[in-house]
This record gives sequence, structure tokens and C-alpha cells, in this order.
Amino acid sequence: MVEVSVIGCGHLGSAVIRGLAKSDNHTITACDLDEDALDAVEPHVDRTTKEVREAASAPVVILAVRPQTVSPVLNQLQMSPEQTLLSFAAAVPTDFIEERTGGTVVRGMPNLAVETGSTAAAVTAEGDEDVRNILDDLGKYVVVDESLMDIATALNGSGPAFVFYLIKIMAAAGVESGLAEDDAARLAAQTFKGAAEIVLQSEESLDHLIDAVTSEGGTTIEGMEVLRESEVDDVMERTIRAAEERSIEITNDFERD
Ligand SMILES: NC(=O)C1=CN([C@@H]2O[C@H](COP(=O)(O)OP(=O)(O)OC[C@H]3O[C@@H](n4cnc5c(N)ncnc54)[C@H](OP(=O)(O)O)[C@@H]3O)[C@@H](O)[C@H]2O)C=CC1
Ligand SMILES: O=C(O)[C@@H]1CCC=N1
Repeated sequence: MVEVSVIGCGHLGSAVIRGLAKSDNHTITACDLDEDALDAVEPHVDRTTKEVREAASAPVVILAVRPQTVSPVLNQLQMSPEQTLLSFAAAVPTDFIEERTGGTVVRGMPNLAVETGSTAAAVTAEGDEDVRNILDDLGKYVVVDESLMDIATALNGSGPAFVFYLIKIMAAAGVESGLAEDDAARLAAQTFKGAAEIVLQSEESLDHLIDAVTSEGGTTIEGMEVLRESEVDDVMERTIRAAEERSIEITNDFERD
């Protein structure tokens, strides 16, 4: 069992808690100022607290508060170098955190799929065995240089929102043609999941996989023609860039502090 504290039990923190609870490998302390947030995660944790200092003793402390709340939380968090502070706060540089904690800092950017143990995460270091176990239980991760955390934040951190939007558009087209909403939503979501699984498991290129779906004289070729002639490449590029630029902007604010 790895003892872990999660500070901030909002959207991400509560999803981390539910994901870790499913793996059954962790003793979890949940910390938040908000009583409702603690009540919501209470069935999945061993202990809840409103006091940051009570969450500070675990070997791994996960920081899942909003960027602007990081500094006040760190002011109350007494940690030592053998403990790891695993920060999931977007755009908060490692240096900024290291200057304010005695703990060993690992910066990470997961996404909401921590909930199902299928997150895509970028981390600046693998950390010790406890940290690696936690990351493994939450999904898959890659180790990247800190300079790449802004693009990771846009791609895999914000990414689920962009994918949810695409699922919504595809499902809506199905409903427009007569599918029941539930059926359309399931077909669209399962199609994303299945396609993603093929990409992860196949050694073929994405162009090869597109070809494999595109039967001669069939349906896909018509759809692909519309897609290729559209502005979707530019739109998705701009979507990712906008999120990346915002991450850089927030990072710069921290570096000025
Ligand atoms: N949402 C996501 O998909 C992802 C989020 N992140 C990062 O995770 C962090 C949290 O994001 P998200 O979960 O969306 O935000 P939320 O606002 O949903 O959650 C933050 C939680 O922290 C609580 N909080 C505020 N101050 C303290 C404090 N002093 N001590 C303990 N808890 C406190 C908040 O309470 P209250 O609301 O009362 O202030 C809230 O419950 C951010 O830094 C974000 O960049 C990273 C990857 C993905
Ligand atoms: O929107 C945000 O700022 C956070 C970071 C990545 C996902 N959510």
C-alpha cells in the first residue's frame, strides 16, 4: 500500500482519488477546504481533512489545486526531501514549487482519465517507486523536459475537452439522421475508444490505418474528401496552440514572481 494525500478534491483531484481507489493499492487522505468536495470523495478515501498540514505526512502528496492556489497551499505544507510532492497544477514551474517546499518535486500533467486508470500524463521525472506506482495506476505516462510541459498541457491535459467536443459533433450528426441520443453517444464514444486502441496497439502509420478503413468506391472515401478539403487541420492546430499559449502565459507570470 502506498500512502498518498491529495490536496484539492475538485474535478481533477476527485478523479485522481477515484482512480487510485479503484486500484486498491493506496491509503488515501483527501484534503480540501470545501466540505461538499470532501463529502463527495469520502467513500473512496481513508481520511478527509480541511487542514493541509494533516495531509503533509504522506510519502507522496499530490497537488491538485488551481495554479493561483499553489503558493498559499505550499506555505502550509511542511515536507522533507524523502517525500515527493507530485504537482499536477498546470503551468506552475518546478522551480517555483521547489523554492517553497522541502519535498522532492515531480511536476506532472495528467488528464481527467485518471478516473478510469487510462490517463495520458507527461511528467518531468519518474520519481521514486511510490510515485511510479501511482502513475502506473492512473494510466500511461511519458517523461519530458520541463520546456515541453506547455504543449503537453494543451495536448493531453486539455485534450479530453477537445475530444469530448468532437464526440458531441459526431453523435449529433447521428441523431440528426435518426439515431436515438443514447445510441449515437455510445457509438461515437466507442468509436473514439476503439480507434485510439488500434493506434496504441498497431505499428502501422495513421495514414495506413485511414487507408484500412477506406474501401474502394465506398463510404469513407467520401467523408475523408470533405475532411481533407476542410479547415479542420488548421482549426485543430489553432485549438492546441491557444491552450499552449495560455499555459506559457501562466508560466511566465509564475517566473516573474
Ligand atoms: N480539470 C482537469 O481536467 C485538469 C486539471 N489540472 C490541474 O489541476 C488543478 C485543479 O484543477 P481542477 O480540478 O479543474 O480545479 P477545481 O477548481 O475543480 O478544484 C480545485 C479544488 O481545490 C480546492 N482548494 C482551493 N484552495 C484549497 C486549499 N487551500 N486547500 C485545499 N484545497 C483547496 C478548491 O476548493 P474551492 O472550489 O472551494 O476553492 C477545489 O475543490 C489545476 O491546477 C489544473 O491546472 C491538470 C490536468 C487536468
Ligand atoms: O484548463 C485547465 O487549465 C486545466 C489544465 C489542463 C486541463 N485543465
